Amino acid sequence: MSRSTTDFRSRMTANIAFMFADLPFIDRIPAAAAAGFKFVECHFPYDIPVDRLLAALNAAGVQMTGINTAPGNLERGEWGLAAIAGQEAQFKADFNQALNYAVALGAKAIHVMAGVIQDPSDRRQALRVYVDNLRSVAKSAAAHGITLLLEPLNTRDKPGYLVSRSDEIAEILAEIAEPNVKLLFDIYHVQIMEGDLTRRIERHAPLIGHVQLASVPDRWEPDLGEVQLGHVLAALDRAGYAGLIGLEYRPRGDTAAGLSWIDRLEAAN
Ligand SMILES: O=C(O)[C@@H](O)C(=O)CO
Ligand SMILES: [Mg+2]
Repeated sequence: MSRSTTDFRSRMTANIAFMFADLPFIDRIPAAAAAGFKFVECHFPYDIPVDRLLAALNAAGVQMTGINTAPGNLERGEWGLAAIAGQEAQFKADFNQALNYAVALGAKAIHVMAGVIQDPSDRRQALRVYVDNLRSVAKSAAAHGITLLLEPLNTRDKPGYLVSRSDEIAEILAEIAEPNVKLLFDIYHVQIMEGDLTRRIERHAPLIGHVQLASVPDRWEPDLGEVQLGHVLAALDRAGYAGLIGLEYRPRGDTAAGLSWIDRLEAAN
C-alpha cells in the first residue's frame, strides 16, 4: 500500500472554490469541516474581509492552505497579471493583497496567476515580465515561509493563458531560481496538455510545491475518467512528494455524498 493512499485523508485540502459550491463562500468552511476536512484552499477570498474569514476558519477548526492572486478584470478576459506588461504596479498591489491575506490566515501557498496573452506576438515579452515580477516578490513571501506556485492551465479551459505545460514552467523556474517558487502540478491540466503523468512526476518531483486532483476530462471526483488515481498517488509517493493534495474538482452531485470515492481509494490500495 502506498503512503499516499494510507495518509491521504491527512494531506487532502478541499478546494472550496469548486466544492460545496451550492453554499455561500463563507458557509463552505463549516461545510468542509462537517465533511471531515482539516484543510481548505480556495481561489479568490478577497470579497470577504480577512478577519471574518479567519474567524470562520477558527470556529470550524479548519486551516486555509492556499489562495490565488486576484484574477483582474474578468470582463476583459484577464486571469492574473503577473505576466502582463504595463501592469506591474497593479500586479504588486494584487500580490501584496494576497500576501496580507495569506499571512493573516496562516496559508503557506499563493498561486501567482500569470495572465492571458491576447496577442501571441506579446508572449516573449510576457515571459520576461513574469520572471521579473516573480523575482521581485519571491523573497517577501519567503520571509513568511510562503511558497509561490506557478500552474500551467490547459488551453481548452483557458485559451491564451501564458503557461499551459509543466515542462515550460520547469524552464521558467530554472530562470527565476528562487527556492520558494514552485510548480503547481494539477493532474487535470497536465493530463490534458502533456500526459505521460508518471514520467513527468518523476522528472519534475523536486519542483513540485503542490498537487491538485480532478477526473479527466470532466473535472469531477478524481476516481472517475481516464486517469488511474491510485497509480498517480503511488507515483507521487515514490517520487518523494509528501505535501498537500488539493481536491480541485466540481462534484458531480452533492459534495459530501460524492466523497465516498475516498473510502473506495483506501479500500483498493
Ligand atoms: O486549476 C485551476 O484552474 C486552478 O488551480 C486555479 O488556480 C485557477 O485557474
Ligand atoms: Mg488547479
